[in-house]
Amino acid sequence: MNSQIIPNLVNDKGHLMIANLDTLELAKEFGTPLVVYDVERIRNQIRSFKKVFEEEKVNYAVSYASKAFSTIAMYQVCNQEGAYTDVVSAGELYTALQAGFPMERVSFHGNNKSRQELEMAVDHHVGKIMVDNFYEIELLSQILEQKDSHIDVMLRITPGISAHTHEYDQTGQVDSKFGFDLESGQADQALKEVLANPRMNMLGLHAHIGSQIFELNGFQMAAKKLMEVAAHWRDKFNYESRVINVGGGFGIRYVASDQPLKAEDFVRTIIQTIKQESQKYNLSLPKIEIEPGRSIAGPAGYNLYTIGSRKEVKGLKPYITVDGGMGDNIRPALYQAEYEAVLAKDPQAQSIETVRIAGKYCESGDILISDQALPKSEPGDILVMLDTGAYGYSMASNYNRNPRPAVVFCENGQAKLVVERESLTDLVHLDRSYL
Ligand SMILES: Cc1ncc(COP(=O)(O)O)c(C=O)c1O
Ligand SMILES: N[C@@H](CCCC[NH3+])C(=O)O
Repeated sequence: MNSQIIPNLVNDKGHLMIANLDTLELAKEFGTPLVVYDVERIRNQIRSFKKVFEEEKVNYAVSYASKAFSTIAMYQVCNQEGAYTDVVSAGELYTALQAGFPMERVSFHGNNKSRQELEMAVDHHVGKIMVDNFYEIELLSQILEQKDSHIDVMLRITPGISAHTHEYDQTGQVDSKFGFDLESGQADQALKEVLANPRMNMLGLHAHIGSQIFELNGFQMAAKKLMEVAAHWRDKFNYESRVINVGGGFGIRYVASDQPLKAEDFVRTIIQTIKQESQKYNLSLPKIEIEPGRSIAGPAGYNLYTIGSRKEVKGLKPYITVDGGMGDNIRPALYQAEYEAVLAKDPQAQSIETVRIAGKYCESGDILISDQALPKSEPGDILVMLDTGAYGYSMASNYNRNPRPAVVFCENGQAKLVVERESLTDLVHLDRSYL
């Protein structure tokens, strides 16, 4: 039995429930593969983050990193909860706009924002641009000039911290494609350029060290580094940062061996570190911002699949194949990410075997779970993969021309379709005949 499946998540028929809804019924109503969110879990995580800031009595923003899962419904829930959001493309910005998300609470990130993207951000008066490189300063400066406009900016620095996580999920090390380097003086030069530009209003500093991080230490180091740079800028340039943004990256539990701190505990330590450092450097306490993505969306999401074929391999774990795979969740193939799954009809049933859960894509690497204890299963059973809410649907593709799944939001006993399943006609929608 999966350690997360506690008895009150099972109904009187013994079926797994999500937000008090029977997962077998959800699969029947909406089909599989299906992405299901327990909306209350999204709300509760945002509220837990906000509570820490309020207890610590600091000015703050919880800015949902929407790359983890960017849909109209998700921005609407974040907006209802008073969160901010960060976007990294015109597509995410457009989705937030369609959701009616207040633009003043949007930050625009990215290490190669295009002219069109920056123009769109300026036209819609996004809250701030997280400036990443010198090319962007130049581009933004031209756009502001042309549009006779002004905008708030923050500078993203590379703090020189290598977080303990998958190599692809590290972003704060010196050799990173993101942000201004400190040692070589890039960050100082960027500050000079921004301060010299009357159309850019410099708010402060940002750093993000990576994703799915479990150690507190990396976040403490990042917070200290940001405050050290803030003190240096005050001393050298007479500039005081009003906002310090420490990014996201709080690790979540995917499998039993993952033992992360609660995401809000990471945040409390970050706040306390910034408080200490502001005293140490005699800086006034800045507004503190965080950008959690995975910790808000991940544990709230589930992928439902239908089991199909089975293949035995002598002396090895059998393959049990489901009707989805790397097209709706590339994380196992890309990062060797681990997940747990249960059978919807009886998540508490005794396991009888250890299997490999394979996807249906034409890639040997399309294995969703390489080591899953499972009760007896048969074709047609619904398999529920847990904690799939972050970077699953958002990284989905049409590989092998498989349509992307539908997404359903569940809350208060209601299941609402928030993203339709792609149809076969959707798949050829942009194709044009050659002959
Ligand atoms: C700048 C920035 N902020 C926030 C995040 C969100 O990270 P996570 O989903 O791990 O919380 C990311 C992704 O790693 C990011 O690049
Ligand atoms: N897509 C990554 C996280 C990337 C975070 C963005 N910098 C993952 O699934 O782990």
